[in-house]
Amino acid sequence: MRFTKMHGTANDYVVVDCLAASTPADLEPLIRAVCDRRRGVGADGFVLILPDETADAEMRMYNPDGSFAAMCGNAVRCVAKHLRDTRRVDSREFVIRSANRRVPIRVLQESAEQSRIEANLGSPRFAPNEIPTTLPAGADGLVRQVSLALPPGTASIEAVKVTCLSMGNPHCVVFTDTLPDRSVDHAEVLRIGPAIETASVFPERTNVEFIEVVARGHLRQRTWERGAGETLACGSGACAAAVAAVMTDRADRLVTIELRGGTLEVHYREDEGQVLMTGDAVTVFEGSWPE
Ligand SMILES: N[C@H](CCC[C@H](N)C(=O)O)C(=O)O
Repeated sequence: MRFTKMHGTANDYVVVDCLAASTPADLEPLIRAVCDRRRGVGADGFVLILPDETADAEMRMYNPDGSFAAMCGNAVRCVAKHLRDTRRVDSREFVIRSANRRVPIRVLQESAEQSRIEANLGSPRFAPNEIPTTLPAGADGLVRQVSLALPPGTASIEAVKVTCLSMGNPHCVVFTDTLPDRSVDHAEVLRIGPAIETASVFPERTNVEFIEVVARGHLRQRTWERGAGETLACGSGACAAAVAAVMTDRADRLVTIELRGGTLEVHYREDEGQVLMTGDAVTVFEGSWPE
C-alpha cells in the first residue's frame, strides 16, 4: 500500500490515495499498525482519499484507535495539498467532502514541500443531540460553561466548566481561566482530557480543547483528541475553540490560535456563521506499507 506522510501544524497523517487504487481491506488492524509510533509509521490519523459524486474528492479520516472521525481540519488541508500535487484538481479552489460536510478549499500559496490553505469547515452545531451530549443546554440552546464533574481523584479539581459544540465532530472546550492555573502549559491535559473524552455525557466520546485567552484575537490551545490522545494541534478543535470563545465573549471572530505544533488563523464569520481555518499543509515523505 503506497502512502504519503503529511502534517498540518504538526498534526500528522498517513494519507492513502484511493482515487485510482482499491481501498485497503480490514481497515482497523491496518490503521492501528500503521499509526503505531514505535512499530509502524506513526501518525495521529489515517486518511483515505476517495472518488466522490458531489465533490472533487472524499476524505475519510480514522483515529489511531481505528475509530472514524467525520471531520478533520488539519487532515483536510493535507488532502487538498495532495490533490493539487497530483494534479487531480486544476483550480486553486475546489471542494472536499468529509462525511456529510462539503469543505470548500482555497489554496493560498503552494510549493512541493509546504502549502498554505484555507478550509471552510462550515457552521458549528450547538444542539446537545447534534454534538452529541447529554449535558443540558441553557435557555439559549447552548451548552455553555456547564459544570462537568470529574471522576474522584482525576485531577486537582472536582469539576470543570465546559462549552460544547460540533464541527462535524464533537468538541468540548475548557477555558484555563476557569482552572486553578490560568496557563495552558500547566493545565492537567493528560488527566482531565481522557476523563472528559470518555465521560458518559458524550455517547460518541469527544475531543477536548484547553484554551488560554491571551487577548481577544489570540488564543493558546492544547488538545486531547478523541481516539488519539494529546496531539500537537487540532484544526477542527481550533475552529471549535474560536466559536466557544465568541460564545462566551472571550474573543472576537477573527483569532490567531497558537498550538503546540504551529499557528492557525480562524475566522468565525458572522454572516453565514461558517468557520474558516487557514494554515499549513506539509508533505514529509512518500512510502509503502507491505500488503
Ligand atoms: N486532528 C483533527 C481532528 C481529529 C478529530 C478526531 N480525533 C475525532 O475523533 O473527531 C483536526 O485537525 O481537526
